[in-house]
Amino acid sequence: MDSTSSSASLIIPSFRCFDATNHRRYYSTLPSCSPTPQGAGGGSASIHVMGNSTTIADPKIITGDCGYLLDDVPHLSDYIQDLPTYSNPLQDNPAYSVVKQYFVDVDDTVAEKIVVSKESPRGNHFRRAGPRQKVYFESDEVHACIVTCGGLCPGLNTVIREIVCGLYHMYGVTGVLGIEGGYKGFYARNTIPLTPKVVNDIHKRGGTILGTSRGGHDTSKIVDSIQDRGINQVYIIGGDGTQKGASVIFEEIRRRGLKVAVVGIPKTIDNDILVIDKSFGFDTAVEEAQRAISAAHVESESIENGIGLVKLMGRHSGFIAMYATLASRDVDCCLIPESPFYLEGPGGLFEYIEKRLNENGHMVIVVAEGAGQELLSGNTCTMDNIDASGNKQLQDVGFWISQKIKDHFSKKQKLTINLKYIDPTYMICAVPSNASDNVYCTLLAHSAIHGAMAGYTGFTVGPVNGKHSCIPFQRITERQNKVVITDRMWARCLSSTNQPSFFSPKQPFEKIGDEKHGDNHVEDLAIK
Ligand SMILES: Nc1ncnc2c1ncn2[C@@H]1O[C@H](COP(=O)(O)OP(=O)(O)OP(=O)(O)O)[C@@H](O)[C@H]1O
Ligand SMILES: O=P(O)(O)OC[C@H]1O[C@](O)(CO)[C@@H](O)[C@@H]1O
Ligand SMILES: [Mg+2]
Repeated sequence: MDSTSSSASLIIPSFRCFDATNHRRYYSTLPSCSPTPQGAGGGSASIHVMGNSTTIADPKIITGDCGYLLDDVPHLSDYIQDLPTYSNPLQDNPAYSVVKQYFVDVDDTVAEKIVVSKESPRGNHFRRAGPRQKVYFESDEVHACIVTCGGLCPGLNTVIREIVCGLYHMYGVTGVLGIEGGYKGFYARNTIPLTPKVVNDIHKRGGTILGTSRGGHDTSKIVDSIQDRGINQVYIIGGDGTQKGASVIFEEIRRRGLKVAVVGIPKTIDNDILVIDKSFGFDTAVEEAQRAISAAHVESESIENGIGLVKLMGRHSGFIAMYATLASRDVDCCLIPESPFYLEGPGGLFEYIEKRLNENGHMVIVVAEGAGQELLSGNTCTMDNIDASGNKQLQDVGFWISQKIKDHFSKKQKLTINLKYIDPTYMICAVPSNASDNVYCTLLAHSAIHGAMAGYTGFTVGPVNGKHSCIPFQRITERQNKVVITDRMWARCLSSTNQPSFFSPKQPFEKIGDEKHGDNHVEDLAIK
């Protein structure tokens, strides 16, 4: 055992303050308000027992010079006293012995915004992911589990594989359990022992070998199961809903004072998770979408007045549709949830279709599943259903728009159109990840493992400006990431398709940006 004390992970001695403007607690290097004894950052680690209901931990914000802020992640030593530390076994690992400076300095942080000017404050930072010299778990003490929740996404199996293999090869950990069937699997299903042998080939398959589900998040039952099984590292792979679920599991574990690290690995084919550069499987999804778009293009150009219509994923965020459109260059119109459109009249979709068919003889339309839902909900057949997780179930915009286009042009006898509708949604979710996503999944898994071994908890891993970081759950779950339609990427997309902006005279341009992005509007206008 190493003699390092539990407070060694603290980078700056800090004092707890309350910022009434931002309604956030933060830790200051300057004793500008009376220091209050506390665990998270002050080093006076004690178990926080917050009554019977789980309360949300205050964000750990550490301030520094020139407007520097660290949006720090919780640590087991924040609420458990006198935790022993150990030397990282990686230092004796021959594979890593060639690396000059393998361990990440505890002071290393990653800037959230890297485009700055002379006068800019240093701004917000996240703790850099990576192996630490000191770890808070001995190899044979670790009893980890992995769970996958929400919809499918390419790369799930790769992340599972790399957590199992990474724990084994880097830290000598052999106790890893797979939880079957998502969150409810913690209390309603069996577990699967996971070894490097069991997971060896799984990255070549789509889906998740553990199975997944929506709904069934019963925090007490899940934490009871974690406690009963003696699990002390929980790796949770899933989207925005899953990360919210992970956050409440962490809060309950903290409330019970358990030495259990809870780590999220962000999974979302829609790329709707905040802060991180992009989610795993996204590149694979965009690549797979090209096949559907190419098919739509071939179909449409092979017939007079052919229209190829492709529906892609994206409930609330149109990233796949936008990137697939930009990558393809065969698309004449891209419709996403963030950018309202209308069908009839001057500047509407029907007018544009007629123009394109007259000019080109064919066209391709890509529509994200969440696009135009406000138009569909004006329909008499509105369904206000939700799935088991509480996500609103959307109507099929692809089918609806196909019908509308067909009806419109059948009334206009001078133009006979031929429309082919392709919906590759589940094919894209179910394919195995491509090479670059596989490497990305490996890094995510390693970042998660290093963070948990170092005693960090309550965080999600992911690249921020290319550097893997540990991001507190609160930042990830604040809201969903969306395409900013006042941003340059959407402008690039519009300029590649030449489609109209569909801004109606009643809805001025600035208004749309404001409505969609609220407080972040000004910030999001920054060049990306
Ligand atoms: N606010 C929440 N609190 C606790 N658990 C939640 C919350 N939101 C969702 N969950 C749980 O997280 C799991 C996955 O949620 P959901 O079905 O929304 O998928 P997701 O993780 O957002 O993935 P995706 O939408 O990308 O498929 C479900 O088991 C659900 O019960
Ligand atoms: O498999 P389900 O429950 O139909 O969910 C599919 C949905 O999940 C997502 O893949 C992620 O939110 C959406 O793009 C898609 O609509
Ligand atoms: Mg989701």
